[in-house]
Amino acid sequence: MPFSIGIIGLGRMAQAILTPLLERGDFKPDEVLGVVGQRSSVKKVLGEFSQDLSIVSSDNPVSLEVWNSPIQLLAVKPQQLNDIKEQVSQLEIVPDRPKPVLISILAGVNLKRLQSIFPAHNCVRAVPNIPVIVRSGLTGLSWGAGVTTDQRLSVEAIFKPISEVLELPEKQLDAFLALTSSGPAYVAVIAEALADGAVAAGLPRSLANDLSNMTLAGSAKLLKESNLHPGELKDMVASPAGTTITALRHLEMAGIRSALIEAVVLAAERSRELGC
Ligand SMILES: NC(=O)C1=CN([C@@H]2O[C@H](COP(=O)(O)OP(=O)(O)OC[C@H]3O[C@@H](n4cnc5c(N)ncnc54)[C@H](OP(=O)(O)O)[C@@H]3O)[C@@H](O)[C@H]2O)C=CC1
Ligand SMILES: O=C(O)[C@@H]1CCC=N1
Repeated sequence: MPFSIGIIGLGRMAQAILTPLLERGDFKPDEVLGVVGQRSSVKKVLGEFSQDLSIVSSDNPVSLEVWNSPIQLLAVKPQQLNDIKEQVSQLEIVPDRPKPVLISILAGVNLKRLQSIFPAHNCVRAVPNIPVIVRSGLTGLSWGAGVTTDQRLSVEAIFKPISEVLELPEKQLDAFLALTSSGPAYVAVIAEALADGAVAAGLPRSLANDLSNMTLAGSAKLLKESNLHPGELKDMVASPAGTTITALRHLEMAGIRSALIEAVVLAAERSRELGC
């Protein structure tokens, strides 16, 4: 029996997707085959899971089994795609075999390139983000040609329990990734810096960290649930000659808006570059 899902590249992001699915029982441990690049990673990755999974390195002949799974999750770095291409080009194409679905989460790599490397697969691009770990992620999906209705349902069944799923035109995926997939890192930098400020102003470290996280979470919840424009929320907090407007003057002088705008634009450009 083939494994129900084969994961090519069981690194940080694939683990973040798989762990909650195993916890929920969406896949049983014996239905999953994960492949990593190095032999030394096998034990380390196994240690990340409480269940006993089949995990092998790419030089183990068992790794070829991933290509027999009906669902395959491709989660190597874009720079590692050529190694996979080499491996796939040596596989025997079985005539009349239904095409498996290949879900690629690789930044930037477009469907045209995927379909040229995987002619015997139906390909989907998925752009998830790391809050899938706490089932609060976002995933953008673009379907390639030939994906069947059952395959669409299987792909959605992977991402919907752990994230909000949006179907997007493929040309929007790099910008989507630059905001939502890279975004948790921007937020983490802001969270850390705000806590540093509170420590500088006299709060103990652990309290400052907690308060920073809670301020970000509460503000995001308010923006989302109230439909307030961000500018309105800012104005609600900034009273004349008050503390907030004093702080905002400094943020504007330091160029916070253009720094964030350029960060997202550069990440989208880098995504397109990585895909080539
Ligand atoms: N991290 C994130 O927040 C997001 C990442 N992505 C995308 O997800 C992909 C993975 O990123 P991430 O999980 O962070 O990266 P990692 O480096 O953590 O994971 C890459 C995995 O691929 C394995 N690997 C390398 N070469 C091969 C090979 N030839 N065959 C099989 N497996 C191999 C690595 O094994 P080993 O370590 O042994 O080399 C590792 O397990 C990237 O393409 C990225 O663009 C998309 C959205 C968000
Ligand atoms: O930085 C990266 O390459 C990955 C892609 C999206 C988020 N992290």
